[in-house]
Amino acid sequence: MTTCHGVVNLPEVRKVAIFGGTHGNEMSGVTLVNLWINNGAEIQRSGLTIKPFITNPQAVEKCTRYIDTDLNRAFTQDNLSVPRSEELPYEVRRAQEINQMFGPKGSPEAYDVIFDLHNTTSNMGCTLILESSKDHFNLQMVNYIKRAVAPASCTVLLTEHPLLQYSTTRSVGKHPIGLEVGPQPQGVLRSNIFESMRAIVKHALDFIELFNGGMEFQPCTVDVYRVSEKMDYPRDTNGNITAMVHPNLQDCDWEPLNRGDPMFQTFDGRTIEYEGGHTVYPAFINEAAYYEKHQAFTLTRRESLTANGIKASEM
Ligand SMILES: CC(=O)N[C@@H](CC(=O)O)C(=O)O
Ligand SMILES: [Zn+2]
Repeated sequence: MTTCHGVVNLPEVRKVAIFGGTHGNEMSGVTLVNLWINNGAEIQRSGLTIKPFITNPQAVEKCTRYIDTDLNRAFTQDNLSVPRSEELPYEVRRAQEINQMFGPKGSPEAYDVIFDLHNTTSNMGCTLILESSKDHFNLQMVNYIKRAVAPASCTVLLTEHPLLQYSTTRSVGKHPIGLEVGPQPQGVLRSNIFESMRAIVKHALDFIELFNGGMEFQPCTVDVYRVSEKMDYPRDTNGNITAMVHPNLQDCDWEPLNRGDPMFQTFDGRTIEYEGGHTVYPAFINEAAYYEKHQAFTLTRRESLTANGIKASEM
């Protein structure tokens, strides 16, 4: 329902989850969530149930990304509906459990908001990951967070794409939101990365509390970077990598890449240039977890999205 000045009434948020350890070697989320499981005072907000939860405990135990398969790709309808069996990969069984606890995905009983905490080895700083350009609640939330952290920056990555979108752990919730902070090596805790992540979760929960308290959020625009393409490393016929990310591109996540700019450097010192026609903004540059996914970086395009004004409905 839109009122005369473009403000949409949305249901109050009641159930919020904070996921850590979807990848067991991304230590900021694992550590924060374990901290909050032991003492939740910091994440309590009036009138809200907030559940901190370790999504892949076996991978956390082994400090590895996953046991059998990537949990953050496992929430497909096929996986969620296949009959339960001990033969299934661990993460598929775990996805079914998580779907029961926090979903079911797409149902009215699902959690309202799910934050999923990740780290990247790339120099991406703080990145909020959205899955839909039409989720006005999430757009308002990221707008609030961006303003709250300014002048520090917080970039928004939009993964909505007909072919490249994947079935995330957080997607069992109605408003899924990923938080990706880097650079941080796998298995390592860095205090600056840990504290940035903690601050963003705090702002996000503040937003939800204000929303539930009846605050009206005015229509706004949000600059986002929409995934457009995956770029693999150059490889030989055996599938072995023949070049590295070029030094001019390394650590330059979110900076414009234009036709003719260096992309890769071969082992014999030759430069491979970007040949695309549009200005793109690379992210996840040289992410450690993506070598096995045949991905050197993600290309994105800049876009400005418009969010409706929102207000919690009095029901
Ligand atoms: C480095 C890393 O794990 N990134 C996440 C991004 C996301 O949560 O959408 C992933 O590939 O699942
Ligand atoms: Zn991750």
